[in-house]
Amino acid sequence: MQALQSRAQARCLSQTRPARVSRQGLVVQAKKTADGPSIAVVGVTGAVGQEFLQVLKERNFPYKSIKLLASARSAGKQQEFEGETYTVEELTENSFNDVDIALFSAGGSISKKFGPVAQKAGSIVVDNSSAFRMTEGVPLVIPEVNPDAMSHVKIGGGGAIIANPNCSTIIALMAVTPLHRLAKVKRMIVSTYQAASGAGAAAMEELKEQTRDVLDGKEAKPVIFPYQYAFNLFSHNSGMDVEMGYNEEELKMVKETKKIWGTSDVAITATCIRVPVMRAHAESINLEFDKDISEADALAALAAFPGVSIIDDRSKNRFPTPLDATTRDDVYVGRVRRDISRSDAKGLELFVCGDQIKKGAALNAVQIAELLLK
Ligand SMILES: NC(=O)C1=CN([C@@H]2O[C@H](COP(=O)(O)OP(=O)(O)OC[C@H]3O[C@@H](n4cnc5c(N)ncnc54)[C@H](OP(=O)(O)O)[C@@H]3O)[C@@H](O)[C@H]2O)C=CC1
Ligand SMILES: N[C@@H](CC(=O)OP(=O)(O)O)C(=O)O
Repeated sequence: MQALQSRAQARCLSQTRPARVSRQGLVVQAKKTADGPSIAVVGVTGAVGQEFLQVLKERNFPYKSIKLLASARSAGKQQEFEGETYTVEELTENSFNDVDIALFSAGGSISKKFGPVAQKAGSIVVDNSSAFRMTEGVPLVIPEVNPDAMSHVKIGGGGAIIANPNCSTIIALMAVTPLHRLAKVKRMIVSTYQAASGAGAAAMEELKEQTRDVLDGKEAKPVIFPYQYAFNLFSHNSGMDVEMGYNEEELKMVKETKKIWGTSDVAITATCIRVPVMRAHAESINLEFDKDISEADALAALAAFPGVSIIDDRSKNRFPTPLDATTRDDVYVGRVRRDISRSDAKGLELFVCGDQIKKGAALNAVQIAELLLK
């Protein structure tokens, strides 16, 4: 009975947290102000770059000026932001003079080439790619989880690179960290169901086109992925370590979690799968703790954690779905239950959904930029 009451309380707590999502009509303007930092968005024409602009608006992010950068293909395109029309510029070595914060999302090779250029010019790079995540000295940050990792980086204190973790890692750790603070996680087994957006704007288009084609009785034409995507699913498309049998996405989850938590004393394995969903990832997570943990305590810790909402109604079989998370800031957690394969109370199962482009990428990066303003 006590557990049931706590489940209800936990749900209630999460529902009363104020929303800050503008698509629902709350905050709609960033703040252009002479006191703000000058910012640049690298890869602005991409799925994540466009979301950066949306999130900057939604969060009322203060800025003095904004520079929009992409490849030569996009140079000259017009982009509206906050009622002003900007011209997209080609990214070059000279793009970062007078830029305080550079938000990068143009892929790892562009980050590797231009991240150090921006850093040398004095910019603080918040990098969405995997280029520098495991580099020693580069903070890898989820603001709700390990903000202290970047406390030495300050605007005006010289250039720096801060890495945004992998989207699947961010979404998992938003749910697992509050539990890890209750009882240490000894082992984590993750299975992901990853959306098209993780492979970029072109993959999202491929999912739409193939769905239309298949419904029209035509053959699906795979371009981005090697398999038919509509009405199908397959192992994650990142590179495979043939020797180990793990793909890069799975290995990122393992390595990045250890760096973010600052421990190697946790056993992690993952299976990452691409599913025909547009933009929110789902993850099934099995956890083993170093001591007993009750469902009620787990739910209360999750409900109290900023950026987490609970959808967990067993009687209605109502749990998080990717569509619940789509375009939302929060990571949604449900199916919080004892692992019945164990005879003790040291195991829990969870199901988690988070918007891949939002908390998995642009929102987390803008939250990192917000920490720089404090
Ligand atoms: N942290 C995370 O979890 C996530 C990170 N990412 C990272 O963000 C990157 C972008 O993802 P996404 O937006 O989905 O990809 P898209 O394919 O939708 O967009 C790619 C962007 O990069 C730009 N670009 C490509 N080549 C160059 C170049 N030579 N010079 C300058 N700009 C270039 C493109 O510009 P143009 O239109 O001109 O070609 C476009 O703006 C990913 O490769 C990944 O590294 C993505 C998702 C999640
Ligand atoms: N994790 C993304 C791909 C991605 O962009 O990953 P990373 O930021 O680690 O390169 C996906 O869903 O496929």
